[in-house]
Amino acid sequence: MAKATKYVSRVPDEQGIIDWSEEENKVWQELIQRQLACIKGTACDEYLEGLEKLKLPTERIPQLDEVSSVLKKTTGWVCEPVPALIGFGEFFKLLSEKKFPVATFIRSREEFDYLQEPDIFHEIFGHCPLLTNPSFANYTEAYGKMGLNASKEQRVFLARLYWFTVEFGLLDTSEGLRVYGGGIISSPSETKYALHDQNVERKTLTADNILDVLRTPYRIDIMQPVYYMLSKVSDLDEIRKYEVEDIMALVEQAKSLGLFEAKFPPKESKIAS
Ligand SMILES: C[C@H](O)[C@H](O)[C@H]1CNc2nc(N)[nH]c(=O)c2N1
Ligand SMILES: N[C@@H](Cc1ccccc1)C(=O)O
Ligand SMILES: [Fe+2]
Repeated sequence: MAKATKYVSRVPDEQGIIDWSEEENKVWQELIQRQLACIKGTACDEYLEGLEKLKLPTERIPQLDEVSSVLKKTTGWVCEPVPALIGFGEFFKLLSEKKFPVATFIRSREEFDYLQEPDIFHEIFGHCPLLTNPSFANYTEAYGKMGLNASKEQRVFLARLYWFTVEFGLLDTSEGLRVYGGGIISSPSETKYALHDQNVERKTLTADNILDVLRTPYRIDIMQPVYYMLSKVSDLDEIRKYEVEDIMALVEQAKSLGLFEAKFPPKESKIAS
């Protein structure tokens, strides 16, 4: 079931169609035009290749089936409409079945540059291009299977692995820093910040330091103070090759070693202090 969200998600009709309003289509149009203008030299080549294949409409929100038909043909994935952020159980199950959760609402103008929860622009523009890439798609599916039988506590650790790759991953390429994390690509402000901010910590991720990722705390409601960098998207193959029990052994190790110190202020409590 969906977590509390202030957005009202749209329910697809029996043909899977969502009748978006003119204003919602306009927000998509402005978001995609803004991001298309700044992804050259920021999004990685693997993302740009996937974006090409998707041929996303620029003047309206695409219907999920339009995106699913391209994903189905390339890596066998489909988009699965969900109301908003979903629980871990449903999340891992969907990924393990090559169904990508797509929240069926779009951000308001007030949150145009950055919003604290995944909307349809984030899911489709941010993630779907790379779901046409076999390494990224296989890694995401294996990730889903990894979490299927994990305990709630283990899933909190696994969430960090997803967070610092699929959501907020960077590439340290020979042409310079590039983005592959969907959470960066869908946010006009975080795209700039992740690549150019001087105070951001950018750490190298290899198959040998997954333990570090599992110990790195994060908040979902702020731009990230720490990012992890691969050198290319197919580096994900090295991480995918881990057996579930090996990843779980790393989770246990991370648990006993404890988390790294957080690089962000504690979330101010909702109750006035
Ligand atoms: C690990 C991941 O970031 C997080 O736990 C899950 C939870 N639920 C989600 N729900 C939706 N709709 N989309 C997501 O990306 C996620 N991410
Ligand atoms: N911050 C992202 C959306 C997002 C929220 C939370 C998790 C992942 C992505 C954006 O503005 O596009
Ligand atoms: Fe996401």
